[in-house]
Amino acid sequence: MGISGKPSPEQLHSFHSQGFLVIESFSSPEEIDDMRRRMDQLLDGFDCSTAASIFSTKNQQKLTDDYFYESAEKISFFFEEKAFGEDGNLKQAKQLSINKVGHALHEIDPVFKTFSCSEKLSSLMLSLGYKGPVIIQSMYIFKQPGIGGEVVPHQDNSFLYTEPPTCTGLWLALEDATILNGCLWAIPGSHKNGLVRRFIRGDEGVYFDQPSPSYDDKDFVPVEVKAGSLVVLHGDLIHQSFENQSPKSRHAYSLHVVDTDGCKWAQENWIRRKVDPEPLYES
Ligand SMILES: O=C(O)CCC(=O)C(=O)O
Ligand SMILES: [Fe+2]
Repeated sequence: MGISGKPSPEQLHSFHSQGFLVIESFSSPEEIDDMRRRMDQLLDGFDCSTAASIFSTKNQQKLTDDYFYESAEKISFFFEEKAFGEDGNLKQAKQLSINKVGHALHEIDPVFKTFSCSEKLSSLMLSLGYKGPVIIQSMYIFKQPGIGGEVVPHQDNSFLYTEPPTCTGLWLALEDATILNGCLWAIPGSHKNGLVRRFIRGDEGVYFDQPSPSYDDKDFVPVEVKAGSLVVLHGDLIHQSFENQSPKSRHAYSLHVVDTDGCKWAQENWIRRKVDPEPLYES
């Protein structure tokens, strides 16, 4: 893997057969440090009390729904479910309570934008056959020590649907991800079986149009990677991660890309942009 971001024919072949690909050393230690330090600053500037009140159980669903919808074009903070005590207060510092920050870091924040719009990332999307790729969302995921919540088995195309489906996940490890601290797990080849359900934004909130199929734990393989590795995930790949019960965090920066050429963004998706995102390139 050179600086160009262009995968080898063997890597592309593996991606198409497995539904995911690990590109080692995609990011330099300096690039990772820049993003981690920037997130520290964003957290310092985050006023926890306002957001915490939105998520306290006494509040109405509508507030949390709106906070979520509006995050599509903002830098918003979401808490770990287990961050709060019985009294509704945070059990630990805000730095150890946030589940993720999203969903427009790539657009608004200069440091995250530099990585997200880098040549190597565009070059990767070009190799995957994208004609007018847009980053439709970004997430800084913390997987906090002890309380980092599980992410149940899913396909990214369920959440970011285009007709036909075109989503690819780009998951950059900002720390080593291991079985102990809650790495990704995937079912190799599962992207070949199609999309099983969609996540719909309705008048009363969001919902899935079908129940989840049940999956067999033994079909999943762990995707343990070093910091700096990029995991490329096919939009139909079944993947998940378990709760982080270890004392080590597992930070990651995750981007989701869809095409704008030859496909249509679905109106029922949770993201309804006021301003259309700019494609990384058009070809
Ligand atoms: O980081 C995780 O645990 C899950 C992330 C994920 O599902 C994604 O980025 O598509
Ligand atoms: Fe995902």
